Amino acid sequence: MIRLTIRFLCKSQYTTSLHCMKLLNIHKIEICTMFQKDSTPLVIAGPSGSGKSTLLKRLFKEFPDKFGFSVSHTTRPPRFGEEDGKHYYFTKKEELQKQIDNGEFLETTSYSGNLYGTSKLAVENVQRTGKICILEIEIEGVKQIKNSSLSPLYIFIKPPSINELERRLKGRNTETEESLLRRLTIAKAELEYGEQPGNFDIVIENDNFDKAYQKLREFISSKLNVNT
Ligand SMILES: Nc1ncnc2c1ncn2[C@@H]1O[C@H](COP(=O)(O)OP(=O)(O)OP(=O)(O)O)[C@@H](O)[C@H]1O
Repeated sequence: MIRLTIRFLCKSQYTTSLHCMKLLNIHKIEICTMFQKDSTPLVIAGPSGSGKSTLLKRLFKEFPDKFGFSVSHTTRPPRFGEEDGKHYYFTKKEELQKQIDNGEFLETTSYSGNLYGTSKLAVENVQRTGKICILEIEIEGVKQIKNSSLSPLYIFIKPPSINELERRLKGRNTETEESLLRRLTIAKAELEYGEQPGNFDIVIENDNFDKAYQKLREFISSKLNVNT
């Protein structure tokens, strides 16, 4: 007997393969499934300054082998220290537009005259390593993902209040008066969308950091087949 070992990325791939084998009348192949873990990706969104990066940094630190970020594409030039393929795929505008038109992207967004986006391949690259793919994206991206083939879990991180969000953004020392104002204005619309029932699988208020992190950790381990 031929023993064939196939590693499937997800259960739907396995089901499709079984169906194809039935159609081809192949019966004598023993399939050893290797669902190592649930490969459902995680989408994390929330207003700028709500604490997404800080929470994810802690998650990656605690579980370095379980999660991986999808590498986004951008048309903006690299900043000092940024590596192509690690921080972003730095791509020419025409090339990126062509890939988007070819349907290779799950979500795209335009910011300050540059295009950004998550390709299907970027997510698959993480899944291929056996890790759970995390997409940290804007609300507009969330809406596009909902119309894509990806079936992730949606996590919304919200600040305790707009005033506290402003305090944190100021404390981060990354914003000009103008960018701060823009982020706070966008935050209000994002909160409205995030808090609307059904838009996210969980809404985590990041008031006390440790408590918010525990909620995130518990949600992931309860929904996915990973022991966090
Ligand atoms: N629970 C908390 N209490 C107080 N400060 C916090 C808390 N969580 C995060 N912060 C601080 O708030 C600031 C914003 O957090 P962070 O950079 O993680 O936000 P973000 O959502 O990733 O923002 P962006 O989308 O702009 O990257 C940081 O300086 C961080 O240290």
